[in-house]
Amino acid sequence: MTKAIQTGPAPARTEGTDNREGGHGAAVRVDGVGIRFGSFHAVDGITLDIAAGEFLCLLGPSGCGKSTLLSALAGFVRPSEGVLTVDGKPVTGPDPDLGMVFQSSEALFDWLTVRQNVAFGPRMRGRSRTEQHELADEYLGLVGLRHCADRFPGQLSGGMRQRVQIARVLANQPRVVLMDEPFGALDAQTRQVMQEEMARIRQASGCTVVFVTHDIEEAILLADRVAVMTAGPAASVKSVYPVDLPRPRDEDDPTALDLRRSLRQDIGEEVRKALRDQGLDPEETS
Ligand SMILES: Nc1ncnc2c1ncn2[C@@H]1O[C@H](COP(=O)(O)OP(=O)(O)OP(=O)(O)O)[C@@H](O)[C@H]1O
Repeated sequence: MTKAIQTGPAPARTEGTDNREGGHGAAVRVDGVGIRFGSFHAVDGITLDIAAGEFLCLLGPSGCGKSTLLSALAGFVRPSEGVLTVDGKPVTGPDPDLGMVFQSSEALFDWLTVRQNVAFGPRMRGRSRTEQHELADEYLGLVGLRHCADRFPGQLSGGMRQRVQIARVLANQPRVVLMDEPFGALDAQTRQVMQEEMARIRQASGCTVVFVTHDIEEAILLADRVAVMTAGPAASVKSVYPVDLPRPRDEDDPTALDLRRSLRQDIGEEVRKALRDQGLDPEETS
């Protein structure tokens, strides 16, 4: 079985696994982070080092605190304990260096064209009209949607809208992209295409990516490392697995099969624990 490694510094990236072209990402450190909502202790003692340009997937049972941790990284939620840093600088609130992609593409502005949506961040940051236009075209090109620049979001499919959302975040040229189940609402075929596209987009942008998913296959396809969280409350990081597979990834590679088994077992244990904590005996209910 694939062995989990500790949550400390990411291992040095070898030539075989580092496919970045951009080299634009920042290192992220999560150091002893705990988050409480009133008396409810959502996550506790989370420590993770994410290397510049790394793609880290967060997996865990439903409700364990994946989105909460991501929101803290984005500066939307302040940790009750511990500290989060990006290239050594504490995260104290939302920052253009930190881009967030949500599951729902409702985050787009329906009254603006696709190009205006993507140019929105550069416009807010005072970039000239020409720069706004160039950046929008560059990132729409990256997600394969330059031909849709003059349409409105309502005229696009769900997968296309999600690509626009990714382009809009990347047009801010963030150093860290935080993605909260970005393909969770898509149908299976579109989801597969988007996962393949994501691997390419990430390679071209060079950003550090922290990607929340429920989907073990998605994590194996995309991640450099996969962190598994325990069931909440007071969830922490249970284990971290390196994904030592060349890209593009082959889901039938024996290493992938082995990793899938280890992840299923780890997450299965946590889901059963969560069910027991809710008074549901998984042995009885199965
Ligand atoms: N603003 C809040 N106030 C109170 N409790 C909250 C708040 N946000 C999240 N929680 C609680 O914190 C826990 C973690 O929630 P979170 O959404 O982070 O889990 P998750 O792992 O992302 O879940 P899922 O996989 O189902 O999306 C849950 O018990 C949730 O009810």
